Amino acid sequence: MAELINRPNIFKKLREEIDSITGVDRLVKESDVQNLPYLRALVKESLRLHTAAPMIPRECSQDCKINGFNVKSKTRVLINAYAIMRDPDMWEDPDKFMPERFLLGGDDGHDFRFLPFGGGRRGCIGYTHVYMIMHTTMAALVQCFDWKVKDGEHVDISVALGFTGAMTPPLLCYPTARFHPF
Ligand code: HEM
Repeated sequence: MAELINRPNIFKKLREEIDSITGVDRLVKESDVQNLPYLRALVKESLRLHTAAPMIPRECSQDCKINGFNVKSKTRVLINAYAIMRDPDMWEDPDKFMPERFLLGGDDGHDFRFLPFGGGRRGCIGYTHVYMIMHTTMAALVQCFDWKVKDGEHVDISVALGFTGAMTPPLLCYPTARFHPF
């Protein structure tokens, strides 16, 4: 929501996509999501830049070599998913919020550069549920309300210290109803 409040053009584009599918007299629903590619791309871009789990822990099951370093069996390692998802060698304009980058498909996690849910055998088992909730919630918030922040037009999106990737100042924003589906 913070990215959308800061970027009225992207907000408008998403709302236009939703309106084009739902029309003006019904609430967006889960079965619409398959016809909302920009919404799906936007949710992925949010998860890339604002991952809830920036560090993923692992324990080496055997001696191995990582980037030339010898790592002993049973060593605990932290995978910096935050850094991988902002790595300029892997992403064009990595710090830019650009949902379009996901419109071409791919990035289903198998290439290990898009890691909001980790990956491999211990990857998050809840991710399809998360996508379902995020798609429908985000779509409804954009379809039904205009959003404003209290002081000025811009939200500070800097990440706080800690293991959850939360925003430094929590987001405080105000909705104005634009559409009453009930
Ligand atoms: C935005 C929400 C969520 C995020 C960002 C998230 C992220 C993650 C991450 C990064 C991991 C570690 C993956 C790895 O080690 O490679 C994980 C593991 C896990 N997640 Fe989620 N998760 C979310 C929601 C959920 C939900 C809703 C469920 C259950 C319904 C769930 C169930 C699990 C379980 C069981 C594991 C451990 C898997 C294992 O160790 O084999 N998660 N999640």
